[in-house]
Amino acid sequence: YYSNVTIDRAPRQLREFKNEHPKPIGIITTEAGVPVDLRDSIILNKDIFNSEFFTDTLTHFVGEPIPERVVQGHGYGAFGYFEVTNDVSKFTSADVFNGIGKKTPLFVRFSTARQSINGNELVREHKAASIKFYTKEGNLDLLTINIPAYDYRDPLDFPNFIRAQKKHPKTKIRDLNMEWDFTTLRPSRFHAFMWRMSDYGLPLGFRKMDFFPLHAYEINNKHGERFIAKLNFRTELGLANLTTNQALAIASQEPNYFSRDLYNAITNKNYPSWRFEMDIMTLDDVKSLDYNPFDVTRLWKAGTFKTVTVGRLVLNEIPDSHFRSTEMSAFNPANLVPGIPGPADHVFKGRRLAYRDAHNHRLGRNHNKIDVNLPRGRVLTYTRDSDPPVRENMRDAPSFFPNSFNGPVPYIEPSRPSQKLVVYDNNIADFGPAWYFYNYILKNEGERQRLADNMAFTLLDVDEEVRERGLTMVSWIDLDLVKRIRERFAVLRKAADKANHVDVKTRFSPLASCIESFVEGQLTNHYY
Ligand code: HEM
Repeated sequence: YYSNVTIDRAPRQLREFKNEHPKPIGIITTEAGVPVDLRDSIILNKDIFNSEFFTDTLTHFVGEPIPERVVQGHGYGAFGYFEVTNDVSKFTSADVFNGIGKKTPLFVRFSTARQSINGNELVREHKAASIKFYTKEGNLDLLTINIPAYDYRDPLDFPNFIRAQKKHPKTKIRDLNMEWDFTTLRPSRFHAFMWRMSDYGLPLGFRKMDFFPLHAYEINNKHGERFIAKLNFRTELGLANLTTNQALAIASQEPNYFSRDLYNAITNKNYPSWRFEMDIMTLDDVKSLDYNPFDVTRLWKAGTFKTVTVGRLVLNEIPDSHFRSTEMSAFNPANLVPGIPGPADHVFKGRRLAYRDAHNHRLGRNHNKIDVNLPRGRVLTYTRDSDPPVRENMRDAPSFFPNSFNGPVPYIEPSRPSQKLVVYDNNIADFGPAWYFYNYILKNEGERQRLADNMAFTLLDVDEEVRERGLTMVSWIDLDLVKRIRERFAVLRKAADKANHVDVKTRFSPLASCIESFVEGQLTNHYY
């Protein structure tokens, strides 16, 4: 499965360490730095409380887990850089995207939506890539997912949408009634749901997927002229996907296939890369549109924007400690830089609150002082103290603002637009984008049939009332699609009824029995 990768380097890590260090790297110490005597390293039949090594070892271990991310709990990270290849100064003054040839260091954390830490990467759900650009103007964080449409427009839906997809609170077993019920009560979700149920919803590893920050970002040039931009990262390896059966087969061997694939590619110097482009409109263009470009549940229509390439994102280094970098990374979509005032829709406003709170909870109030989150330039603040790491804690500088003793002062950004965009949202369902996706973005019968098969499978155990409501809504999207789902559902239902419900092998046989030969699906980048 490791296409473009020559050797599986993951199991060689220990041997490589030993080759680099032919002798032990030193004497063990306690956490307080005191050398550990051999007699304190084995404590059978001894006074166990006389060994700080023992106390360190046990108490530290039981406290190792820190709070998990509420979503995207399982992830894998890599360092790399962004290189500007084109002049986009006409559209944004952001330093990171200006100056052909300029390289900016960055960190990316890939993740998968519902999984807890150590979860299965081969499930059909949001795959994500969070990017932290360490720019000269502070950190720019872009949090992206691998499909270009989102599930809802009201930030209040976030916890409900996540709960509907996670496990039932009583049984701790996934119940697709929850997800279908939510979907039919928030039908604007169908569009994103169909992307996910299609071939686009399960990429062939993190390296071969596109990813999108999704929102319409406001950007401005040095003259203060404003534009609206969608930001897209397109894999330079070519988009490729797995079918459900292929994913099932791989997951049974290696549920961390995506991480292993990325690790191997990078350690074998087969650096994955993405082209970064912006779809752009002017504020005047927006006035003449027949759709809402700020609506995160839909795509922009072809012909209403122009696309410019900005540069390339390349990943070339695996962190020396997964926990230190990937687990402790904190991405906040509100981390924006001059020249990118950012999105104005309500989902984004909700996110401004949620991530800050999540990071305070998970990593403490000084999360931006943790190595992987630390901006590369000077940080001069009036915040002090709290959880470690506090680093220099601003030493003896004045701790109140304003002051007349030369503490840090604000500056005036001349290009900053004087007005703020106001965006109105509502929850009305528009099935147009879902219809377009089915008929025009999916390119052939195979793609349409696999979408129908995957949707039918999710309906297998769904309560009749919810199922019929869902299928009625699908019939409003496309009659051919609902016909295919009903046909496939009947076959699956019959097979499932015939099998004993508690017999796992036969219960899942309708899908699992026909593992296809491994052929990479080839998808097309889509423009709507
Ligand atoms: C109202 C909408 C949303 C809310 C309230 C929300 C909230 C959250 C929270 C609380 C986390 C965990 C953060 C942490 O513990 O570090 C998270 C993670 C994440 N979210 Fe969202 N989210 C929303 C929408 C979105 C959207 C639209 C996208 C993609 C465009 C997205 C992408 C991500 C990603 C990639 C992560 C993982 C971050 C990481 O790698 O550490 N979220 N979200």
